[in-house]
Amino acid sequence: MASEESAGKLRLAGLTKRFGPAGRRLGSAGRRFGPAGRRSASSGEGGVTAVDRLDLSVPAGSFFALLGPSGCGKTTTLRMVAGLEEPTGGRVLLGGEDITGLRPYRRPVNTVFQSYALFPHLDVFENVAFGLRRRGVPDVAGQVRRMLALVQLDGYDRQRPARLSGGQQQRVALARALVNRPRVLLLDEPLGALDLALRRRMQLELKRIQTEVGVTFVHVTHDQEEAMTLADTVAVMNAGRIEQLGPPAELYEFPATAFVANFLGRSNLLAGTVLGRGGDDVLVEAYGRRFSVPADRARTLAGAALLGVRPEKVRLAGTADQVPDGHQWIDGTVSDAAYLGVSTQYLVRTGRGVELSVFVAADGEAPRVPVGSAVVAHWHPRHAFLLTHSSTDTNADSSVDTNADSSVDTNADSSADTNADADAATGAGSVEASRS
Ligand SMILES: Nc1ncnc2c1ncn2[C@@H]1O[C@H](COP(=O)(O)OP(=O)(O)OP(=O)(O)O)[C@@H](O)[C@H]1O
Repeated sequence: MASEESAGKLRLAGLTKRFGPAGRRLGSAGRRFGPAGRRSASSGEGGVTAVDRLDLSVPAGSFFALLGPSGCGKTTTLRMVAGLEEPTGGRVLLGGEDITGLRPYRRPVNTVFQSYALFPHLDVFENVAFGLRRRGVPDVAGQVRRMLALVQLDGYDRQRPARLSGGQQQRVALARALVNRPRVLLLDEPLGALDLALRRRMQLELKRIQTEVGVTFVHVTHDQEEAMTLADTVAVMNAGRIEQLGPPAELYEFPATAFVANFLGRSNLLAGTVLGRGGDDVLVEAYGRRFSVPADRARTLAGAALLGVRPEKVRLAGTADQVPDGHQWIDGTVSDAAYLGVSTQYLVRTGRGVELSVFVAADGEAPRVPVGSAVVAHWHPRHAFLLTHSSTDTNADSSVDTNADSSVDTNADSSADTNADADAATGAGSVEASRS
């Protein structure tokens, strides 16, 4: 039996989901948990591997975010934890107990969906009370009121969901899920339907609520800012696998792959070749120039590599002799300048065919650099990082924003899953331009 502290520890061990051609489900025991396939898989006659041998541990009481682009397998992972999707392989363990074979309503897990999945004919109070009443729990009124206070909806008890705003409906969905005291709360793009301002407000609310209740939260999103705002630990998923997992700052400062470097913010990635060690540094040749990276910021010590530097860590100077000691540089011409209020974003095309992104913070000091100006882009080596250059990296030599707001599936089938078992319901661094 798990102790109180570890009861909410979630572990996924080799969790795998393959969908057969045309949405046919490939369950290990041929059983179907969820509704029929809703999307068409695209990869080959063997169908699609939506989740590929996922191994991860979520500490009890932590806020964990699964972050990745549309179609990378986030929702499928969540659905396997909830019991709404049967894994093709691997196990789900909660507090050390194997729950892989348990029906959804037997799992101490609740889910909050983007679509809220509230009962339209019940008022706020009854929506929250639903799971408690089904289980014959005493003091329903007291528990519901405490939950409504937690989500700051006191006084809304007798309102119908249709009369509430999106943010308020999502608070009801949260209260309805949390009132069941789940050991893990799964959140599938819960803020996806809200406008940006409300979404940012609700992110802070979610964080406060999680801290107050201390329940393990597993939050699925494709919004990097949301994941970084909320989570203690972020797992970046790509094509069914975890690319990197760790605290948000660690992922941002020292990404493990080109995908992470460009999914979490943007990075300039210069393709080069490692020359070897030079003291505490690793030396790299790229575009006929030599660069160095501190060895503890290098993920490879030989072969083809990508030298990375974030756009806000790059500064602009007019000439090479204005570059501070210890900085490394590459010269070029400003090919584009976009004024964004908090910063100006420049593109610098170098003579060697590389285009660098440079973000200059709008501190009122730095003069704007006109398009066409000759500049020297420079950075301190401690702000660079070095990655293995694999054949699948497509983002080298450019700063690509892969974080475009992709459209999110609104879980059309999720309310059915939920309501069938109502218990389941429920800095930029300062950068200066020294040339105008
Ligand atoms: N029922 C299904 N039948 C067949 N293929 C499916 C099914 N559900 C998901 N897939 C496929 O599995 C892959 C992962 O889908 P999943 O919904 O888990 O991704 P996601 O990261 O949550 O994406 P999104 O953010 O768009 O919801 C996709 O290629 C998808 O088309």
